[in-house]
Amino acid sequence: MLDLEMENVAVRYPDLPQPALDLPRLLVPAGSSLAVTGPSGAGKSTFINVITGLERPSAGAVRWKGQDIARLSEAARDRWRARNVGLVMQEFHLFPGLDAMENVLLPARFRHPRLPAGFRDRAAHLLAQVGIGTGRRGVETFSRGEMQRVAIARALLARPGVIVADEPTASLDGESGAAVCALLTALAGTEGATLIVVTHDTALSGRLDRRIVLTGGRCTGDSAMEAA
Ligand SMILES: Nc1ncnc2c1ncn2[C@@H]1O[C@H](COP(=O)(O)OP(=O)(O)OP(=O)(O)O)[C@@H](O)[C@H]1O
Repeated sequence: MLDLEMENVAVRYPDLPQPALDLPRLLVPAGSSLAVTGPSGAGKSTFINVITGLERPSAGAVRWKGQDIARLSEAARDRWRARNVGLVMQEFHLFPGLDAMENVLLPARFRHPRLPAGFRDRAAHLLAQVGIGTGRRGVETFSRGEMQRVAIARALLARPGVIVADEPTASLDGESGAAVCALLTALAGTEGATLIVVTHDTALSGRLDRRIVLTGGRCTGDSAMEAA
């Protein structure tokens, strides 16, 4: 389980008069869930890039369980991300021609020349939890909702302490989107992972513990403050 503490985080770009992200303080307790919303250009992708170590902020600290990933080199951030973050994106990035099981195992195969014992069982367990069979059918024949469920199982394989999802229901119809919402929150709960989701989907954000709104890089709304 990982808690997040952001302190005086700013991301500035040379051509941008104001910071793309400007967060004096944000605490996300381990095992809790946070929805991030806001209009286009508000800084949501920048926020995801910074908390997953894809991008280093211009200033400030991004501490996960006390470790400031903003101080790590790019290679160290990549290693940290591979160990700790399960990423679920709007596009599923599945490998056509491979079945669901092989897609779930693929990132682990890149990391481990020989697949560690237990990975196959864990993949089968996760696929069962997301309601996908372990047949040989290539994922390119799956519906979009099924593809996203495979992507969720893949994100969870390495038991990440945090699941970060970027618009995970954006390209799904209402019913598939609702199923994916339910799965993400249920699995984060059973796995004890912190869940951070960028979403415009009010059905999804409504299921999470807390909602913040970004506008012009700043936090302009926070359900935790409204409740206090
Ligand atoms: N590499 C960059 N160089 C200059 N400006 C950038 C760069 N990346 C992002 N920005 C700017 O930073 C601001 C925040 O961008 P960001 O992509 O985080 O917004 P967003 O909320 O994810 O938007 P959307 O919902 O449209 O994806 C925008 O004004 C964007 O143009």
